[in-house]
Amino acid sequence: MQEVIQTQVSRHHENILQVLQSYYQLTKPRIILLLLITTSAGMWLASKGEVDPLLLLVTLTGGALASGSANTINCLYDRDIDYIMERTRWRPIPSGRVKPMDALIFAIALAITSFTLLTVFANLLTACLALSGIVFYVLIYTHWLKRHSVQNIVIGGAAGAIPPLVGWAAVTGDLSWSAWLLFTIIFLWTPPHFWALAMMIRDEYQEVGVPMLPVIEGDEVTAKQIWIYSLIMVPSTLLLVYPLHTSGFVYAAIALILGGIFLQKAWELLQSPSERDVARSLFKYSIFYLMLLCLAMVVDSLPVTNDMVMALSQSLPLGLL
Ligand code: HEM
Ligand SMILES: CC(C)=CCC/C(C)=C/CC/C(C)=C/COP(=O)(O)OP(=O)(O)O
Repeated sequence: MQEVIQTQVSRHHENILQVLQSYYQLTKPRIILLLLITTSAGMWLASKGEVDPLLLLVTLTGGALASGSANTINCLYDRDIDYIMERTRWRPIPSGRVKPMDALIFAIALAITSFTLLTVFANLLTACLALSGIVFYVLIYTHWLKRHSVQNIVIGGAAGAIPPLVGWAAVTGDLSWSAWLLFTIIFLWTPPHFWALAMMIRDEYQEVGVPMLPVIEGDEVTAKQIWIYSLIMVPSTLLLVYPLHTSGFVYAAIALILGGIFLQKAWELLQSPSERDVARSLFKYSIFYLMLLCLAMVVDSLPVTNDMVMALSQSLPLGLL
């Protein structure tokens, strides 16, 4: 008897765990992680390397809840095509693990919690920016553009560029040129990031009628567009150093190296647009790139880095640094 009860209790726990896992998957957690890294970069730059830990915690939590809400509504809206595509068939809604209505309630709850948290513990601008991220991603990208325009992710990508603005606004209560530059960098990064992936899975998008660039214009045009965006993005990352003077030597060196590798991969793709492996390599690198670029911004902004660069420059005869 006791054994039967124990088995039932452990099954019950397993079920709860599976339900929680399904809701967690709806939020697309791995994408949220990178969005939060860009938010953190905004916060560190805005506070010149001295972030209030409590504000960091609140802002990242609010940002994660907002992104989770946006991603959940995207999963809900796209459940028809997600069911057809191999890559997305096992997501919680198409596979029947979460009911559409429950997902909607979950997304609304996340959005309300995020807005409240950010308004109370950060400021209204921060809360409104996060909310505008959800609205833009859901209405402009998912509803309006994704299935209707070949420029879907260029314009829609603006939603993904909002998180650093959220971070900046949480610290200063307003937005500066540097904040808008962070927005621009991610805006320019998105087409190479996404089109490289879309080149790998073009057939799946074609099957469900989503007009991604490689489907409509083919690999050569897409590789050329990726090259152009990369060529504008990499130099734009250096504007943080000059003329904005928000970041310094350490960031400049890292941004140059990382940017050089980005351009090399985009160039390789331009040379062999139909090579899936080259596209895959650029896609994977794009994620690594943005992560490290943001990390470089954070490290560069720390007072200890500043002290080290100063000490080093004084010990060099020409004062090169
Ligand atoms: C409109 C803009 C964007 C589009 C259309 C897009 C599209 C995608 C797609 C389709 C995937 C594959 C996901 C999967 O296999 O389930 C992906 C992966 C990823 N994206 Fe994006 N993305 C966009 C912007 C962003 C932004 C702004 C970020 C973060 C700053 C980001 C971070 C990531 C990460 C980290 C992954 C890898 C996730 C994993 O490991 O499963 N993306 N993206
Ligand atoms: C401030 C704030 C809340 C911003 C929200 C920004 C946000 C959630 C960006 C996500 C970008 C993304 C993963 C797009 C993929 O969508 P897709 O539908 O093309 O991907 P799929 O085919 O994998 O579903």
